[in-house]
Parts: sequence; structure tokens; C-alpha cells
Amino acid sequence: MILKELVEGLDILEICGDINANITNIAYDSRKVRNDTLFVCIEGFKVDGHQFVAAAIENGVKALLVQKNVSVPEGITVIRVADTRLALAHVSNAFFENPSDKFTLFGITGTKGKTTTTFMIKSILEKVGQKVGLIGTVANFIGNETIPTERTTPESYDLQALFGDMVEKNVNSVVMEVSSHALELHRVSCCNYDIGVFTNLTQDHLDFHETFENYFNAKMKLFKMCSKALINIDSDYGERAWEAASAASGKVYTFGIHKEADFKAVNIVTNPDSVEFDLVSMWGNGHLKVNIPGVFTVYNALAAIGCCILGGISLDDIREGLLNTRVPGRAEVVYTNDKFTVIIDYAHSPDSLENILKTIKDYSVGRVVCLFGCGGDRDRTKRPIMGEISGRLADLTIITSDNPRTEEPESIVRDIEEGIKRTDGAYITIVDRREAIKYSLENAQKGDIILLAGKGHETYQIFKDKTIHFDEREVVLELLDLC
Ligand SMILES: CC(=O)N[C@H]1[C@@H](OP(=O)(O)OP(=O)(O)OC[C@H]2O[C@@H](n3ccc(=O)[nH]c3=O)[C@H](O)[C@@H]2O)O[C@H](CO)[C@@H](O)[C@@H]1O[C@H](C)C(=O)N[C@@H](C)C(=O)N[C@H](CCC(=O)O)C(=O)O
Ligand SMILES: Nc1ncnc2c1ncn2[C@@H]1O[C@H](COP(=O)(O)OP(=O)(O)OP(=O)(O)O)[C@@H](O)[C@H]1O
Ligand SMILES: N[C@H](CCC[C@H](N)C(=O)O)C(=O)O
Ligand SMILES: [Mg+2]
Repeated sequence: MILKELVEGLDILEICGDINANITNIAYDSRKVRNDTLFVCIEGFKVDGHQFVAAAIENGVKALLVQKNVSVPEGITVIRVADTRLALAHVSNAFFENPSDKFTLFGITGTKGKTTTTFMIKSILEKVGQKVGLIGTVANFIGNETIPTERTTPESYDLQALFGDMVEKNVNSVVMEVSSHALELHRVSCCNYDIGVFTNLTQDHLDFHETFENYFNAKMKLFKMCSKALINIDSDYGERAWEAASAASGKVYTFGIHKEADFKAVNIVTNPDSVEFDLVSMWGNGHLKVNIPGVFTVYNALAAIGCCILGGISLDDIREGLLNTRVPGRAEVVYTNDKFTVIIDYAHSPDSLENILKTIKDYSVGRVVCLFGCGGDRDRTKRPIMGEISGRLADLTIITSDNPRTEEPESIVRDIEEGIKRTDGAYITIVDRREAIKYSLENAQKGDIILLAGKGHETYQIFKDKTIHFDEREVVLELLDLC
């Protein structure tokens, strides 16, 4: 593609060199530069991409997109802009020929419920015969094809490339999780969303956003890219989100349980392994069931129902699609016998831990044992809060490690302990997660529900010096064999 076409519409501060150069590749990492590549230099949190101009030249770069002055030999075009992350999204969208215009795109943002809601929407749309793309925490999917992923929302170039692939493979709809990091760092800029959903806003990621206000504002950026918005009006930030979406989007719809809403759930029945409710809406009323427990599941279901009804799907098809939804690592029972049950769940923030513990507590006949840790290099302020929640709600807490990353696992455990000490909840600390799980199984009492929280579908554990294979589903079964 001609460079001029890639940068058309971009706010350019300065161009040096040939704007008609032919570009066959875009890279934001110098190690992926080859001949005829446009290299986009990003000032990162760890390193400055502008440092790698020499390496890019060595690899045959044709043009550079920069936000700082750089010196290059003749024959290489340099384009300077104010923000290269935004520019990367712009050129990537152009390079793959505006792929998000070619399918229906649903974007789900919020602290909790994104993965679950996307799985519900995928299941419903597949029920009516659509080919669906899904982009999120667990993996990316193109129909039945699974593509492993490291981020919830990919970098803009990778996202547009994936969209391009989805167009080639004839998807009808794409449903994606939109993380606040992605919104803040322009990973989803230039996307054309048909519907944007706000699920809720509770504490997480304050290491990155620093304040709740910044976190909220990052989430609201989604609505500037949507034709329609769907808001959880019961959420603490629901009214403000409604105002922000109304100012930005074409049409705004609401869902909820307590307040008046376009999609409202009444007569909620909670079961140990499912929820049922009646939907009331101007598009139709009806009884629905989801095989995931917890009142929070009703909110996720309402978000999915709203998207699908606004997308023209009938309530009968929605009912069946919802009933068949399964989400790996979310309230997943990995083992049960007549003595105890082991559940894994991806709760790794205060609100989600509180919700899953309350849900389990409602049905337990014996103790609730909560085993969890907190991720290293992530929001530290949530650690004592989660300790306090578990101390208050669980009969026994086993504090252990999650993904320590570059931090000392013992010091993360101590941060959690600080919170649990404010309660009279019983607890022990076992830093090694496998040993902690072993302890929970060896000491299980009749009626126990053992919750392993925080790692859900993950199949690894990240340490300072290594990443090991660690699939909690496998670990439990292996240890039970040994017990
Ligand atoms: C804070 C954050 O989000 N950082 C992301 C960001 O990194 P960065 O820009 O700081 O990158 P950097 O390492 O400083 O490098 C700067 C530039 O130099 C380039 N480089 C680097 C080395 C080299 O030899 N040559 C070269 O060109 C890099 O490719 C990059 O373009 O851009 C990178 C490329 O897209 C991401 O991989 C990286 O994610 C980090 C690893 C991360 O952990 N992100 C998490 C917090 C995240 O994004 N989480 C959310 C979900 C959260 C949730 O809701 O639960 C997500 O969407 O996954
Ligand atoms: N609507 C909700 N409100 C509060 N907690 C929820 C909600 N939905 C799910 N949870 C809890 O949060 C955990 C993660 O849910 P899910 O993966 O759907 O959220 P997410 O927004 O994708 O999270 P992440 O940002 O970690 O990927 C679940 O295992 C459950 O404990
Ligand atoms: N997407 C989230 C996942 C956290 C999962 C938890 N197991 C942890 O490692 O903290 C993040 O990167 O912050
Ligand atoms: Mg997710």
C-alpha cells in the first residue's frame, strides 16, 4: 500500500522523504521490521521505541512514524505526529482496509463480566447460525478456531490484523472485551462499534490509572466509537456512564434489576449452579435460565440479551443460546464428591471475590474455604481489601500466590494479611500455590466448598525468573490422586 494512503486523515506535524513509498508491512517492534516496513516508534513504559530506529534501519525499514525527532539516512521517510499509539491504530486500520466496517462489532467494557458476557453473546449468535469472532482474556476465536492470546485486548496492529483475518474467514459478528488499558493506550482507536456495553466499575488497575476518575474516563472512551450504547444502570457509575454515553453515542439503552431499565430482570431465582429470571422489555418478555450461579450472572445475561435483541435476534433463540453458555474458569466445579466440592473462579478483584464468596455461602452446608493470592506488578491497594473480604466471608482463608511476576511472593502475601488481620476470620499462609491447594484438599471437612480464586482458566504461573505450566484443573485432580 502507498504510504500516503495509510496516513490519509492522520494529523501530521512533519513529513521528510517520499510519501509515495510502497509499504508492505507495519511493525511497532523493531524485531519485526523487514524490507518495505513502516516502523511505528512507541514511547513505552519500559523502553522508548525511538531507541530502536538504528535496529529498524538494519532490518530494512522503509518509513518511520515518530513523535520525536530522529536522524536517518536518505531514502527513509520520516513522519512525525503527536501520538504514535493513535497513529499506529490509524495506519493499521487503513492497512487492513477498515475491517470493523465489514461485520457487526460488539465491545464490552467494565471491571467485571466482560469475558462472561462475550461468551454468552457468541453462544446466542451461533445458535442462529452466525460465524462469530471473539476477542478476550481466555483466547481469541474465529468460529471454532482458537487462537491463544496474552492480552485481553490486543495492540491496535494485532487487533486490526485479526479483524482482517476474520473478514477473510467470513465472520458475521465480532464480540470483544475492551479493557481500560486498551482504551487508554489507543489499542481500539479507529474501530467502528455497533454496540458498546458498560458492565460496571469497581476497584482494579489503580496501579495503571492511579485514580477511579481516570479509570472511569478511560472506560467512557468506548462510547465515542459506538452507534449504540448499553449501560448497567444499577452500577455505582451507571448514571454517569449513561450521561457520558448519551453525550457521545447515537442511542443509549439500559439494563438492570433494581432501577427502571430497557432490559429489566424480575423474579430472580438463584440456584447453586444457575440463575433464572423473567425479562421485561419493550421487545418482549420471557423466562430465561443461565447455567452459571450468582446474581451478577443476571447482569451479564441482561447485557448479552440487550446486545442480541438490539441486533435483531429473537427471544427464543436468545433463551437457548444463554442456556448453552459455558465459560472456562468462571464458577467452574472441578471436583465434587459426597464430602467436598472444589470450584475455580477468576475473581481477582475485591468486588468479584465478594460476589463469588457470597454466592457460594448462600448454598454451603459446611465451611467455605477461600484460597487466593494477588498478582504481582498489579494494583497493590486491592490486596488488603481482598484479605478483609475473605476474612469476613470465608470460614477459612488460605492466602497463597497468584502470579507474583517480578515481586517477592512473600511480600504480596503480607499485603493481603494486613487486611485479613482487621477481621476475626481464620487464616493460614502457604506461599506455594500447589502446596496450598494440597493443604485444602488434605484437610477438607464434610460439606466444605473450596474456592480456588484468581487464576480461573489460566494454565501458567508467572514468577520473576520463569513461567511454569500451572493448570488448576489438572493440579486438583493430580493432588486428589495422591491424597
Ligand atoms: C501497561 C501496558 O499495557 N503495557 C503494554 C504496552 O507496553 P509498552 O508500550 O510499555 O512497551 P515497552 O516494552 O515499553 O516498549 C515500547 C516499544 O518499544 C518496542 N520495542 C521494544 C524492544 C525492542 O527491541 N524493539 C522495539 O521496537 C516495543 O515493541 C514497543 O512498541 O504495549 C505492549 C505492546 O502492545 C503490551 O504488551 C504491554 O502490555 C503489558 C505487558 C501488560 O502487562 N499489560 C496489561 C496490564 C494489560 O494490558 N492488561 C489488560 C487487561 C486488564 C484487565 O482488564 O484485566 C489487557 O487488555 O490485557
Ligand atoms: N457482572 C459481574 N459483576 C461482578 N463480578 C462478576 C461479574 N461477572 C463475573 N464476575 C466475577 O468476576 C470474575 C471474572 O469474570 P469475567 O471473566 O467475566 O470478567 P472480566 O471483566 O472479563 O474480567 P478480566 O478483566 O479479569 O478479564 C468471575 O469469575 C466472577 O467471579
Ligand atoms: N488481565 C488481568 C488478569 C489478572 C489475573 C490474575 N491471575 C493476576 O495475575 O493478577 C491482569 O493482567 O491484570
Ligand atoms: Mg476478561
